[in-house]
Amino acid sequence: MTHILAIDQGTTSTRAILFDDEMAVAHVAQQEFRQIYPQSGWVEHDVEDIWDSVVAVCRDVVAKSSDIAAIGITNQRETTIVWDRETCKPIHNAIVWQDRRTSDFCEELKAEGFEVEITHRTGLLADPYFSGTKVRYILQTVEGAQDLADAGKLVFGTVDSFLIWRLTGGKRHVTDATNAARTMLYNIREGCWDATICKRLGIPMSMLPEVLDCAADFGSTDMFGLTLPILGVAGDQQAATIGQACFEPGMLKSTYGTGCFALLNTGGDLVESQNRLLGTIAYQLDGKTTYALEGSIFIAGAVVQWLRDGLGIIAKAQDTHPLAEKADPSVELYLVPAFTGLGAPYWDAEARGAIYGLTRNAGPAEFARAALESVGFQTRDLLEAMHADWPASNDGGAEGILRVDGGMSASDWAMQFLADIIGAPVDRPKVLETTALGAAWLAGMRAGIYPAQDEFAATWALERQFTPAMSEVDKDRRYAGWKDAIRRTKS
Ligand SMILES: Nc1ncnc2c1ncn2[C@@H]1O[C@H](COP(=O)(O)OP(=O)(O)O)[C@@H](O)[C@H]1O
Ligand SMILES: O=P(O)(O)OC[C@H](O)CO
Repeated sequence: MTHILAIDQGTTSTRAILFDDEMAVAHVAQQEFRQIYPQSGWVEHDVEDIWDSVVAVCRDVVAKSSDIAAIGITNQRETTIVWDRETCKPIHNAIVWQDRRTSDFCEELKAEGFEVEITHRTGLLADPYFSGTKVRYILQTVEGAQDLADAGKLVFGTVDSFLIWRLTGGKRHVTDATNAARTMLYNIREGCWDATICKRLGIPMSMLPEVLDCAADFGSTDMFGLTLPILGVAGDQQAATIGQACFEPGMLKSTYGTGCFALLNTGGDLVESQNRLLGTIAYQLDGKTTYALEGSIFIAGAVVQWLRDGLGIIAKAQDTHPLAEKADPSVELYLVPAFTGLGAPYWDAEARGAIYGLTRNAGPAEFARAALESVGFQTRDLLEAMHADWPASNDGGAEGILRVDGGMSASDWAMQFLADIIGAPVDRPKVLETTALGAAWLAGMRAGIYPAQDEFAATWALERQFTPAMSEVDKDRRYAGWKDAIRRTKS
């Protein structure tokens, strides 16, 4: 049987998944790796840890099949690696997407009015989240780096790009359009690296990879005893959008992992958000770019981890649901999980978490319920901004249905509250490995063993639909309570 190997290089773990010729999961290997927190607000990965985890999980699943047609790669986005062109050695740890160390420089960019340029060209904001200011930081901080970069001796890549460089033995320095779109250096209107932004940030354009479609020839690797072509690449949230078959304008998916990332397909139109959402590339196939509006929330499933590891009121994530069910309906707690600031649509890096409405009756059950509710409220914030930015999303192709995936979408309680508070159906698919499936489909389609886009979309299957059951009055009152909590939390 022919397989496709999907590599999903995420923020906390790396997974390799073999999909069979029916696009079903055949084998999975997963390895967590170290998170490095050098200071408050800083997050790094040792690049060799990432690499070792990729090699280990790939070896594990490749041993299960002698017939693998292609590799698809999907990855944590924005995380920044700079390495030496000759030795392929990174000159600094990877600076992770969550890292806020460049926020002062971002404030400078805003103060000089450069954010307008950034948004117009890249769809993004002047925020430390994206790769551009992280590259600049590495060049300015590592001794001699700027000179080496100016002399063409250093290269930059997001994680996909670095993995491909290593997998192909340094033969290819490439990325795909979705990963390029998250660097803050890529002009998503024109489809090229942006000379004006690179100049302002002091980043020589010789450092940047060639940008390809999501399904393309990214080179091949002999590392696992077979010659395997790499034929698909997409950033993880875009891969999930593909895996969820959100191919029509108006279709919307939201992935609930550590954070939550909602992407709304806006077709061939790049919508410049008036509500602090991001304009980005959903996918690029056959040279045609499809855009998306994205809302990024930094804390979703991580609030459940906090209940477990910080408060110790649950033993495992699944315990949240039964605990939340026991909560006293008369106690209305609002938990704003701004542990690392607030993401879209507030973008308040200085805000910190808060809880409102405590009474003597508030205990573990009420905290668990408030934690799950916070994810629904934050999603509604994103959807309100999306509707305001792109009114077509009110009556889009999917009639306002939200497709969900990611670890936290396993919580029936959280998904029902989500449907209630957004007042729209929430669809959970049978296949929850949508991120890896998206990468596998890109590679398998390019290899000619998986179906074309329409046929692939028709294979999407519903596991359960959650329909809104909360009264309008309750919904409005609860959401007003949340907005009030946000107002009080903002810095
Ligand atoms: N049944 C559940 N109820 C609530 N949260 C859950 C449940 N299962 C997993 N989670 C949360 O989902 C997250 C893991 O999802 P995953 O998609 O693996 O994330 P990531 O790719 O960001 O590591 C964790 O933060 C965990 O707390
Ligand atoms: O690795 P994840 O699933 O936490 O996703 C991270 C996102 O790509 C960050 O933008």
